[in-house]
Amino acid sequence: MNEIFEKEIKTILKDEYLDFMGSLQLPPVKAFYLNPLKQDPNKYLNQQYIQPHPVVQGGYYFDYEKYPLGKSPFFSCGLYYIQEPSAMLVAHFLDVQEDDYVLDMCGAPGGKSCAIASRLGNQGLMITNDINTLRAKILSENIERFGLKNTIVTNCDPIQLTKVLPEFFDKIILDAPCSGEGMFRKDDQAIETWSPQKVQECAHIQRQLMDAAMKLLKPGGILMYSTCTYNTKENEEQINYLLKHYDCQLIPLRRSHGMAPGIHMDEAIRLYPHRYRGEGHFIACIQKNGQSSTKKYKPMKASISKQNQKLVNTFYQEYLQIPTPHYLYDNHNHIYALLPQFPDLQGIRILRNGLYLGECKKNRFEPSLALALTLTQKDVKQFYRFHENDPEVKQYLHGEAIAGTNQKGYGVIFVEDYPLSFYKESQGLAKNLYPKGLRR
Ligand SMILES: C[S@@+](CC[C@H](N)C(=O)[O-])C[C@H]1O[C@@H](n2cnc3c(N)ncnc32)[C@H](O)[C@@H]1O
Repeated sequence: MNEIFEKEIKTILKDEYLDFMGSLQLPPVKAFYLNPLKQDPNKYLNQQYIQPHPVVQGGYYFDYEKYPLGKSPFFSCGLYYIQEPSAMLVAHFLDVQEDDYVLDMCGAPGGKSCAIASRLGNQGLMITNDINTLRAKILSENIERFGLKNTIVTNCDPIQLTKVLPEFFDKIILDAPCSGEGMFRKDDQAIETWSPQKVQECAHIQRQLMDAAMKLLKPGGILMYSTCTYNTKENEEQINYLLKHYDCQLIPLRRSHGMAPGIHMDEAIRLYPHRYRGEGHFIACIQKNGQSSTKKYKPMKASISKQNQKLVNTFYQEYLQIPTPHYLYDNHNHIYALLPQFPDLQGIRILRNGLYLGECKKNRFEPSLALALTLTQKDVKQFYRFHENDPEVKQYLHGEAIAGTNQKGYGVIFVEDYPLSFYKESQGLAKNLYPKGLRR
């Protein structure tokens, strides 16, 4: 462990220092939260190995040695998101209204975005962004797995967004890139790459992101700032910078279960592994002062060629029991369902524009995994339903075709009540449509 870090954390923790160091020798704890978009998502989970989180609604600790939830088909169905339990508190503390417009500035891999977007209604909007293209793609996959329709995934420097959507958002999450001191127990690399210089570099980026956040936030809007680090330069000093330079105020967060206050900042929360069952985090909630007003903005324009519209309509009529979505967007034959409140994101790199429905090619429409993951058994004309441990589920996830019952065309594989993927059946064989990159 770096000596400078040890000295700094000793100054912060005083007589709790040894307890803290001792807690770093224990194994990390793991947790997940349920997807509120799925019906009764707890029903098929093994209650023996899960334990409700004391404050996060739908959050659970779990024994990952005995119950590897990441490998279960229910994970692929988007029934839950596995997230570090202190990180879980960020979304928990954000008071989300169904019609909020929310931005997650540094969203990848998506733990906070999925938690919040799944609590927004279809009148709400989540724009989740990451500057790193590879990470933004993982973010996009997690948004898809969670079956979200109200979410746009972008890949840009959030400073670009300030030009397009000034004072647009009701709520912003800034889960900033940081020196990662709270990850020391979980990740050896975090220990190896830590240095005082890294702290300075992160603090510099955090400042830029905070300035951008204040431009993007509506008057009256809320900014949740968080890091997974302990030093004050990346935490309280950053909040004090905001309070000094912007017309804003700190909103107190309710502490319980070992959550510690910020340093000379009672309103904020510090999470240490020796006090709270999790790794480590800092969380503060800031409100921008002023009166909120409904802003006029240019919506994203729905547009699709007549020919592709016809192909999509035909697919919906033949295989689904739900109407074709109203606002379709055709990006080089890749078809997305927009929501009317989506804003025009002129010049911003978009990875996912709402719900990706599928691709029009060779004069037919091929449905996507994303669409499958939003459907229920009532929504589809044909389906196969399996139990979690049925061999067909394993075969399917592995990329194999499975024996059918002479259905024709597209249907959906369900694991219990939850959609897993489309298949296409002919001559008694349900052909595998599970994307190659996800097979296991
Ligand atoms: C702590 S992680 C975010 C975790 C995420 N909020 C979650 O809950 O899953 C920080 C993220 O910030 C991204 N990042 C780094 N610099 C950034 C910048 N200038 N703008 C936007 N994102 C940035 C990194 O790629 C990384 O994915």
